[in-house]
Amino acid sequence: MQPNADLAIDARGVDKQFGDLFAVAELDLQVQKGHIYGFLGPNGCGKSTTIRMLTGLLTPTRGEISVLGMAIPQQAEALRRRIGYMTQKFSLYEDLSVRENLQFIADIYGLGARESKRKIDELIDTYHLDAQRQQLAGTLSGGQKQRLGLACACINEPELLFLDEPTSAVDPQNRRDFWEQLFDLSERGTSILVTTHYMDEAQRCHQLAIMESGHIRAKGNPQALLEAMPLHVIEIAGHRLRQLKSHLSQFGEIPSTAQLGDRLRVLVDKQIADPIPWLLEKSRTMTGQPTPEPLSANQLSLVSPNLEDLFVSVTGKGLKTSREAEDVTG
Ligand SMILES: Nc1ncnc2c1ncn2[C@@H]1O[C@H](COP(=O)(O)OP(=O)(O)OP(=O)(O)O)[C@@H](O)[C@H]1O
Repeated sequence: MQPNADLAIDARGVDKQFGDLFAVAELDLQVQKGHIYGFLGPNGCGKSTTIRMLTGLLTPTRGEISVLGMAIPQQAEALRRRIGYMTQKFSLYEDLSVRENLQFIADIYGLGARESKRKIDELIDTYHLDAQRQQLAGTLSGGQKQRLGLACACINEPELLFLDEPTSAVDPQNRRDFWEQLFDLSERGTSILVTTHYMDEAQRCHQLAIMESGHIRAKGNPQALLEAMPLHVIEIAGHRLRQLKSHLSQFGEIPSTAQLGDRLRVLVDKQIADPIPWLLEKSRTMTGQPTPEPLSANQLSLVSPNLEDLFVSVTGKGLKTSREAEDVTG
């Protein structure tokens, strides 16, 4: 494959089979340099397997991968010096202090004494770990462990960072601060591939891919993906929402319903041009004890889709009709 200088990652037609299981199938993924690329998908859909192939830790069954212009896995050894990788689990030494963990990684990368001191001091300052400098890593809070994990992943000033669910154990404020740090890195030219289950994090990414059962089902700019979503989103306010949900779930044009407090969020196929009158009509056939009141127009409102709606629609959770993959670049 001819390397493209604008791309940090270029993967084409990549499969990974474990026995009969296609953990990753026909993966095409292009990540622009300097971008934060979000990788979403349900548990077990193949995200970690993809990252392990892109970093050269796993050999694909077929397909071509170029990362920072290098053929992977053939040039994985050279690539490792130019990337950082933070895994889901805290993979640092719990019985070493913050500074010792950083020193250990600096030694692995062969940084000289002066360079490693400069870099460790800078990272401890950037990731607000000064007060914990001598503290054993195993005794850090979730947020502090995560900042240390990122600091360690950045010790070699990587051009490309792989972050596998980096925020799974931290509170909203720490997640927010963490994302600000990712944008600082991105502004300085670092490309980032990050897996997440949080839709607010997905919203922040320059580009997104949503994976399901080893396949990428949608990819592109978050706003463009939302605009191209083939579903209306209607919120219904009222009572007996569980009964209403059960009634509406029988219609093939409604792939998903979910309750949010006193509202029911209903996804309706865009083949239905005018979803509010259509839902009103469907509500008239609702049965039960006591007999439910039909809905009235003032209970229904058409609202903007969010990434959770998109996720539900493309990963097939509750989806009754098959949908083709979307590829919306923007
Ligand atoms: N070494 C392996 N041998 C056999 N099967 C594997 C191996 N590694 C992964 N798998 C399987 O491949 C599939 C994808 O796993 P993977 O860890 O990539 O999912 P994931 O999207 O990262 O999930 P999660 O969000 O839960 O971390 C799963 O069914 C998993 O059991």
